[in-house]
Amino acid sequence: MTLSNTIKILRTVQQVRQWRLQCLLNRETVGFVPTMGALHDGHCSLVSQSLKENDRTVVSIFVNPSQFAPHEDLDAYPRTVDSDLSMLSSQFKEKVVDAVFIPKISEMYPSGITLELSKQKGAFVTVQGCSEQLEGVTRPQFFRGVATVVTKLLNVVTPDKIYFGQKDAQQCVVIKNLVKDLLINTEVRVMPTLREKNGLAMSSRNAYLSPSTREGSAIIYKALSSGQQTYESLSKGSPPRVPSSVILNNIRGVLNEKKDFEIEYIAVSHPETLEDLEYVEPGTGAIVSTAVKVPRADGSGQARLIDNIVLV
Ligand SMILES: Nc1ncnc2c1ncn2[C@@H]1O[C@H](COP(=O)(O)OP(=O)(O)OP(=O)(O)O)[C@@H](O)[C@H]1O
Ligand SMILES: CC(C)(CO)[C@@H](O)C(=O)[O-]
Ligand code: BAL
Repeated sequence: MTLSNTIKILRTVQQVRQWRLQCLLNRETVGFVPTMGALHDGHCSLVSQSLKENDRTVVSIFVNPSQFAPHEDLDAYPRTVDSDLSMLSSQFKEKVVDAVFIPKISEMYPSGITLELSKQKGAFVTVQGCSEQLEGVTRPQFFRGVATVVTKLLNVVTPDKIYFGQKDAQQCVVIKNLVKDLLINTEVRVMPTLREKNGLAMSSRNAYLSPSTREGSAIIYKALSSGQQTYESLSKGSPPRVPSSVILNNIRGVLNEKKDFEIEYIAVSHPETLEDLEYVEPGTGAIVSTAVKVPRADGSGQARLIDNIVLV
């Protein structure tokens, strides 16, 4: 099926394989942007980059159940396929997206799926060390679910390049390690985080927020930026290494201004292994990431926002 006579809508693994084979026969390179839909300008920046760097671009829209714990927002996660498709068919000027893969759960998990981690059947991929860290602590199924679905998608699409956003920095590290360790023949491209005017990282989950919480959530990037400034000034000293505790306290101090926000974690991690760092020094640098829970507009609890900055 095609949309506006341009974008091919692919629903099955077999359809993607046929499309991919045709690209190969035409000697066309393929860029791939995996998403969970509810597209915004952040996603579009990945698509633009893929359009620039490849002959063909395919986007997937799949809300992957295995990366959500039973108590998380799988059911509430925004699903806006129609507007996603019109965005993909109208947004780009010089070149258009060639195909969108929108599989059903049964297509991606042919042996079925159980959300409870301990009961999961079928093949699941884990990435060494990651499950004990950061997002893996508070969302123990997250790294495993992402690693599994991205491996499946890579097996289906076999892209020359695959695109991710720096906003999900830990996910990017997991996927880079996965591609390296499983000897997958693709290039992982990580694109900068697109932000609202106030600095808030664009995210599909921002749809859960009231206008005033959206405004207030700008404090997350403000806090991370303050940590970055602290690092930049202290790392000019001798020795140039900066205790992570100083950076963390600085960020925590700014975030604490918002009494109705709950800090889930702030971490200073090694940029390649995600291990906790006691000190940060120029050269190795660090990823400083945070997850903050903020009130949802509908009063049904909290939305979880993540963001990060990279220290060099
Ligand atoms: N603000 C952004 N800038 C750049 N890339 C982004 C941004 N937001 C998301 N992405 C990237 O888009 C891809 C698909 O992400 P996803 O569909 O989960 O959207 P999301 O906005 O991150 O949603 P969520 O609310 O789940 O965090 C991921 O690689 C993600 O890092
Ligand atoms: C990479 C991904 C599409 C896997 O479901 C998801 O985690 C996301 O959108 O960041
Ligand atoms: N973009 C991250 C997907 C998730 O939070 O599950």
